[in-house]
Amino acid sequence: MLFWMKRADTDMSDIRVKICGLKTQQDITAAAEAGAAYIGFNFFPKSPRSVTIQEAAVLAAETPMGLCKVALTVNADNDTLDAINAAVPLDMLQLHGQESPERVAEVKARYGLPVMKVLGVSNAEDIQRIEAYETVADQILVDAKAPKDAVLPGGNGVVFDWRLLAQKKYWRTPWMLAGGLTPENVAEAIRVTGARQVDVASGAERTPGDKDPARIKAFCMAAGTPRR
Ligand SMILES: O=C(O)c1ccccc1N[C@@H]1O[C@H](COP(=O)(O)O)[C@@H](O)[C@H]1O
Repeated sequence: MLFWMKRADTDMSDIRVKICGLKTQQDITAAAEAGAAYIGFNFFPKSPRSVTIQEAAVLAAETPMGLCKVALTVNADNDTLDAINAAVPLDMLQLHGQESPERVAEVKARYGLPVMKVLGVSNAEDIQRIEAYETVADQILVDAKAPKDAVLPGGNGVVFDWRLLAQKKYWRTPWMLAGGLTPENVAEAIRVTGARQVDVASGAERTPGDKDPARIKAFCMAAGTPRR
């Protein structure tokens, strides 16, 4: 069995960044120039970052080679996923709802794409819940749990106690850290958690849904992304 161990001496020279909720060609150019490894298209209609399938198809077609194009969905049914996959050339599916391990396996088999399962964390039991997904998902995205009254299950700019991740010594699958990350706190988040991959949505914006190229660049620099 292969385990991903935490590294105490986190080397920030090869951190991989995901910029999530991109809506324009300018956003994609900014992410590519800043050295992001992943970009996320958000298909959750209630989000200020959401794009239609047609918009995402155009954006994906114009995305530079080498950037991993991720589709973010929330408890999407097969019809919705079929429509997205038929129109948008994707590299990965991000499941940001209450999808069970069985549903993760089903989605992975149906589309033949790597699946990143998101798990919300606010306490120690949430960390233990991750294990059930490690053998079915290709990646785990650890996000802050949404506040009770939140409209969105993610993208709320909420930070969780990064020290909770200290109890998880071994990972069976690659993982990424999210939840309220910003250019100002991402270096500390990496130091505390040992994350090798980080994801940002609201922290790289001027206002909800309006990405700021300067903040995208500052985030990637602070995370230690290799320059392109
Ligand atoms: O960004 C959204 O609007 C969103 C909506 C529904 C589900 C997930 C969403 N975003 C994801 O949540 C993380 C954390 O966001 P933030 O950085 O705290 O704003 C983000 O990276 C997206 O993957």
